[in-house]
Amino acid sequence: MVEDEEIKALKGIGEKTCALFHKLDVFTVGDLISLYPRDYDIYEEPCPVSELEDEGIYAVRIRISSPVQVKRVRNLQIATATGKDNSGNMEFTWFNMPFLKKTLHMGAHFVFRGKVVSRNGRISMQQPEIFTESGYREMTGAMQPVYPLTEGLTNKSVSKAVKQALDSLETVRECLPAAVREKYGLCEYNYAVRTVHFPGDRKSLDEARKRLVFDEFFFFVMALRRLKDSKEQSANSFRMKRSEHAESLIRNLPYELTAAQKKVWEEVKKDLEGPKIMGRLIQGDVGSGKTIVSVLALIMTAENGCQGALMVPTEVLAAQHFASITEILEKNSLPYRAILLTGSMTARDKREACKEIEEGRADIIIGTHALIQEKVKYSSLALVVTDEQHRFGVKQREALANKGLEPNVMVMSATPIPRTLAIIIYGDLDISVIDELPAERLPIKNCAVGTEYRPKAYSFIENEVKKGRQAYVICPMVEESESIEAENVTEYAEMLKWQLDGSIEVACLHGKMKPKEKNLIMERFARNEIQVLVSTTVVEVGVNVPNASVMMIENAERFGLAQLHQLRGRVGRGKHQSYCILVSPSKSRKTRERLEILNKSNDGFFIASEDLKLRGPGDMFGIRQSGLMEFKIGDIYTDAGILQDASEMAGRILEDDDGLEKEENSMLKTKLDKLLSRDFSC
Ligand SMILES: Nc1ncnc2c1ncn2[C@@H]1O[C@H](COP(=O)(O)OP(=O)(O)OP(=O)(O)O)[C@@H](O)[C@H]1O
Repeated sequence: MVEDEEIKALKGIGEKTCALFHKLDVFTVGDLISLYPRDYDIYEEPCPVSELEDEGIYAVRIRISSPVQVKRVRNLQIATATGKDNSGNMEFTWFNMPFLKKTLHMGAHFVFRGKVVSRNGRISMQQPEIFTESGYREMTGAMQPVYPLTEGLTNKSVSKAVKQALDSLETVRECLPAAVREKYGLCEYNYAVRTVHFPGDRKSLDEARKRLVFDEFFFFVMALRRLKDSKEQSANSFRMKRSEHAESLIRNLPYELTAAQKKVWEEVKKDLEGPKIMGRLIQGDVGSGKTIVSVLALIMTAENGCQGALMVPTEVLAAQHFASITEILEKNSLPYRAILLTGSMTARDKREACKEIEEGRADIIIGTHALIQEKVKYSSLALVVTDEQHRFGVKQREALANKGLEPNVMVMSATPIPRTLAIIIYGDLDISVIDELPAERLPIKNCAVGTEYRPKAYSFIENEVKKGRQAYVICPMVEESESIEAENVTEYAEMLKWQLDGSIEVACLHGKMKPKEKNLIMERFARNEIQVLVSTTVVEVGVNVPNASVMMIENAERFGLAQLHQLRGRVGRGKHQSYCILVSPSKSRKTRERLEILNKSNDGFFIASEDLKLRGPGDMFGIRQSGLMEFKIGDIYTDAGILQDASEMAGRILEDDDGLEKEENSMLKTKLDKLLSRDFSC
């Protein structure tokens, strides 16, 4: 079997399972083996009861100290037992396993393994796995892979499929030259892939992971260099003139641009007027005011008789930008036409929009991926503004190039990374940084609290609404099930309606809703017809309702710090004092420490670096950063050292053999070409 074969070729993978794997972007056997575990379940040595921490997964060696009791509650049979070791007592519960009464005898020794709950001095475990002492001894040290899943696909079935794929796969030829492997202490590729799925111990896992992270970064950097090289020759065929309308808009804004915004705008203008095509990243913390810079560029483009497109990741954002840009154009009597183009529009509306684009009647086009679909023909596309998630869509750039288009590109990012890393990660782009927030902003006030604080939080929200403000409540994500997530949000909203004053309009927003419904809710929230929005992380990126002043996040411990920072960035976007309430039932020290970082600071940079200190280099078991800068296995923060090495190596190889023509680089070339022919994205 070879890597390109479809997963259908594996035994036991029929149409249905195949479709589930497709949801995880797994189409070929090669994709399957690069579906790396997101964690490992480690069967560690049993821990004394007195040292157990809330919410941790532990094994305990226990002597049963009371006979198993079985109670019936509705259609559930609940078996409970108590046990102890030299350091303390604890309780155990199992559901629908009444037969345990016959096996867990008083005085007998067992090892139980599961998640610990510690409440008011009582320690318990629900549904722990049960082992005999010798049985557990055999398991100790084993690391079971935990895979990213989707509804309907179990960890066991993924693990089985991966095992089968690894067993039947032909050995892949090593693509890194031996000298490179030696210099950076990298193990062999086939060994690394096998080990990362089924590691013998932590040491070999670290070794395997290092190799795969290196590969991922290395090819990423190589691909970037290619992009950069191909662009460097490109002349700017749309050299623009100064824009009177952009300048008059700046004068008429209800606020003054910050010094940082002015500086970045100067840089963008210079690019658009210059001889080379623009490729520029605009980096700035949440709420720093990146959007207005892109709007100025779009207006400059329009004034120069060309079209500009703003491509965003969600329909909600597209609708929001469309509304605000239309308002700016109208208020300032600017003679340009903005239109919206998204996947969920009716065929008729889409057709009409495409016609306007083709005939050059639309100057500013705002939308989602639909913007670069084949059917859309631009009359003079000179600028594309996009976000970092889409920037490496080589296919997307190709799609544009195939239409004979080579526009200026502006990429917006709120990911805080140090300059040395940014230069590597955004290797194909010039970088501008908006490094200050508008002066009128008051720092957000934060608190990290337990669930018992909820009633106080609700009355706080009520008070804010009375003052005319609005609030977001974010419900926890349910990784594998959008439907459960939707249910949670709906139930929470119902409960809140009950808790809050009847005059307050509460609504919910989740991923299962149709784009039209979502847009409607967001529009009503923006107009303050809805005061409290209960939502999943749909609102995470870019949503802008400056009147909102409270962000309450349930189960905050389940989110990455960068993601929490993004979510919190939805408030504090205007002149009102804003608040962020992080709610978590967890008493674990680690969780508290993490949330405390957010509590202390509103600075994305500081948060990312503190998070790193807490996790430590190479700590892949921590919660990863948000989905913004996500690689399959590498983490730009914790693996920064490997990223530097991979970048240095890529530079050296290309310096010596820029076309990768040499024999020792032939495997590299093949792999790189293959990656580039697919939609290579991070
Ligand atoms: N110089 C400024 N002074 C006051 N308010 C500003 C200034 N620049 C932008 N704003 C306002 O700040 C809010 C946030 O700006 P914007 O939406 O551009 O943030 P952003 O950088 O795109 O953030 P995010 O990454 O969170 O999307 C908007 O309501 C915008 O009108």
